[in-house]
Amino acid sequence: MKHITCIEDLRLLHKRRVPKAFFDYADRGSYAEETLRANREDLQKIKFRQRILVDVSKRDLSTTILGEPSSMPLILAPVGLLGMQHGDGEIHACRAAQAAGIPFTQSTMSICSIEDIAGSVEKPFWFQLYVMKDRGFIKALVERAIAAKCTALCLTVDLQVIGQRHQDIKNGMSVPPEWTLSKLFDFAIRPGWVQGVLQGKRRTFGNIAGHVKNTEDLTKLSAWTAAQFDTSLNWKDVDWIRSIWPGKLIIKGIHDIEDAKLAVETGAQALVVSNHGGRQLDGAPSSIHVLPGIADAVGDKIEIMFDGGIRSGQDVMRALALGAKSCMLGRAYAYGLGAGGQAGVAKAIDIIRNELLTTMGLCGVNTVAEIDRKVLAD
Ligand SMILES: Cc1cc2nc3c(=O)[nH]c(=O)nc-3n(C[C@H](O)[C@H](O)[C@H](O)COP(=O)(O)O)c2cc1C
Ligand SMILES: CCCCC(=O)C(=O)O
Repeated sequence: MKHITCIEDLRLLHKRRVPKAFFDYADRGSYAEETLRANREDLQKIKFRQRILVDVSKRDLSTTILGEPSSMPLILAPVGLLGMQHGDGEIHACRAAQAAGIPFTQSTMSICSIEDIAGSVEKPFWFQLYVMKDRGFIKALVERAIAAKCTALCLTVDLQVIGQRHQDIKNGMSVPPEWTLSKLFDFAIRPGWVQGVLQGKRRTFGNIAGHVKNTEDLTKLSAWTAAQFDTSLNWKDVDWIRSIWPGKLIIKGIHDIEDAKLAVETGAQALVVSNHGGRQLDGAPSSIHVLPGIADAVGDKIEIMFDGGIRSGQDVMRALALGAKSCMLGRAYAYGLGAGGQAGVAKAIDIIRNELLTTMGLCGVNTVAEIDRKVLAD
């Protein structure tokens, strides 16, 4: 990892090491990928004010996230199928986050189960929930998160209808996977990846498999899961989740000021300004475009988290300047995981940490609390 200097290096290594279908699943977005591109392009348009001769010898990244101390304003976002980027990927990512002193969020769509992770890491983690049609299953899943001592529930609300990812269809990305000669070849030339995944605890959705009868039957599991996304989901369901989850609640997938105000009314502790990394509503504005309006409207009533296109410490600084209290990393750490397991995720976090520290120094800022619109050029 010595010559890896930026997240793009990890991305290229991930692309080399992991079969194309899984790399593309992580890397690509929905439809024409306009929102995926806008997330990156709009961040890059934001320029900093260079300030000089300020004593920046005592820069400090520490902050609080949901009232708990965190070494920096970063969170690992829920990312599905991490265990297909690297064997036991969820455990590797969670360990890297905990070693760095930041929260890890486990996706409902994980390969390792909640219990697999809880039994393999030192500290509590967060759990992300998709509310599926089978409410009995969801209640049981929430109870499992409580039993595993998860410290926050991240309720994702922007996937009741699934945005089509063209590349996943072209790659036959389904459970069970579509087997073609080229796919077999693609796997065969990556024996390290194959061995890692085969040695992992599981090879399908760990949180769901136990619930579906005939768990060995991937076709049934896949059909059940696909049919379970609930288009009828609405704010009453959030109230129901509030009633069965006693801990801290984060609503993820807010992109509109009116929705942000409704999220405040649920009593949730935080919201994530997010368009699901350009994987859902293509044609939506970038997350960074909508962040200032949402932060101005509700930033004093609820903790604002941000994601979408963060690939550097500079990007974190931009989001904090426009009103986020912390940022979730999605692809940035998934690339690290594909590139090199726990060490790769640690590298991704470290790259972003160092970039943020340097950017703060060159903008004449010493603490995270000082970062506001004043660090941006007009
Ligand atoms: C491969 C992949 C899988 C994802 N799976 C989930 C998921 O299971 N649950 C969820 O709430 N968000 C999921 N997301 C969205 C991320 O949590 C996050 O919102 C997004 O990745 C942020 O954009 P970025 O990747 O540009 O940082 C996923 C994102 C990616 C890239
Ligand atoms: C059906 C998709 C579940 C995982 C996810 O949220 C994503 O791939 O973006």
